[in-house]
Amino acid sequence: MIELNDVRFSWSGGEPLLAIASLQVARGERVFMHGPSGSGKSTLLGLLGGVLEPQRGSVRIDGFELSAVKRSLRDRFRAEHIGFIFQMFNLIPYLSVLDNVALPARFSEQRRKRAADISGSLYDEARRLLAAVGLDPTVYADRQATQLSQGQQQRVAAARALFGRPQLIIADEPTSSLDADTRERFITLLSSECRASEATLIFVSHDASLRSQFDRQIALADINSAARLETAA
Ligand SMILES: Nc1ncnc2c1ncn2[C@@H]1O[C@H](COP(=O)(O)OP(=O)(O)OP(=O)(O)O)[C@@H](O)[C@H]1O
Repeated sequence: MIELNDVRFSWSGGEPLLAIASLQVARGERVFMHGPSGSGKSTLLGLLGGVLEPQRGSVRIDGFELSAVKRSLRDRFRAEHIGFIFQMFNLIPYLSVLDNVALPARFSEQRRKRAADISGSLYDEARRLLAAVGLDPTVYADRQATQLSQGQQQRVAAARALFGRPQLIIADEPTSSLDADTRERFITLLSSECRASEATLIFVSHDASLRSQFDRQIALADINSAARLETAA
């Protein structure tokens, strides 16, 4: 599902941040990725999601060469195939909670169809996902996203990422604002949704207690030789 070859990335004018000779993640695999703050985890997720472009190398998602196409095509590909839970949630403040969850339907025909197939209608699927992340739709569906607490907004962002069952879910610290109980339910939901659609999950977190719930752990330092080059220099 994910194949990186000889990828190099640095922020403009800076030292190389990422140098990844090879990374492969299978379809349906659930990966826990960790590393110290500032080591480049979010940057790597940006490359996987086509938000960022490497200066060198190849980023291939489900056979599609993301790194070889222009930004508009990468954006289109992301909308169709990737559910992204950003660290800062990125909810649309003037839309209701329900419209935020169903937002992928506006940009992706495939996700719109799949969501309707699962629950009968787009809003029924958005309500199902809200309930699944522990937000009662009869209470929260019509509220504005910004009227929710940080933890509640994080769960809305997760429901949106799962909407229409994309093939790849990328989650950047998705449990940082959740209490222990909600965190457990959240991981269970992510796993069951991924299994239902054979989706691949890349989950970045500092919370080591979650590691055992994933198929594989990756320490960024083990795949990133830029960090070793910098230490050696
Ligand atoms: N938009 C940007 N422009 C320039 N430099 C950036 C930008 N975003 C991140 N960086 C730099 O890239 C490095 C890695 O940042 P990144 O956010 O990828 O790390 P991280 O491992 O996800 O950290 P954390 O665990 O704290 O979220 C940092 O030195 C950061 O300052």
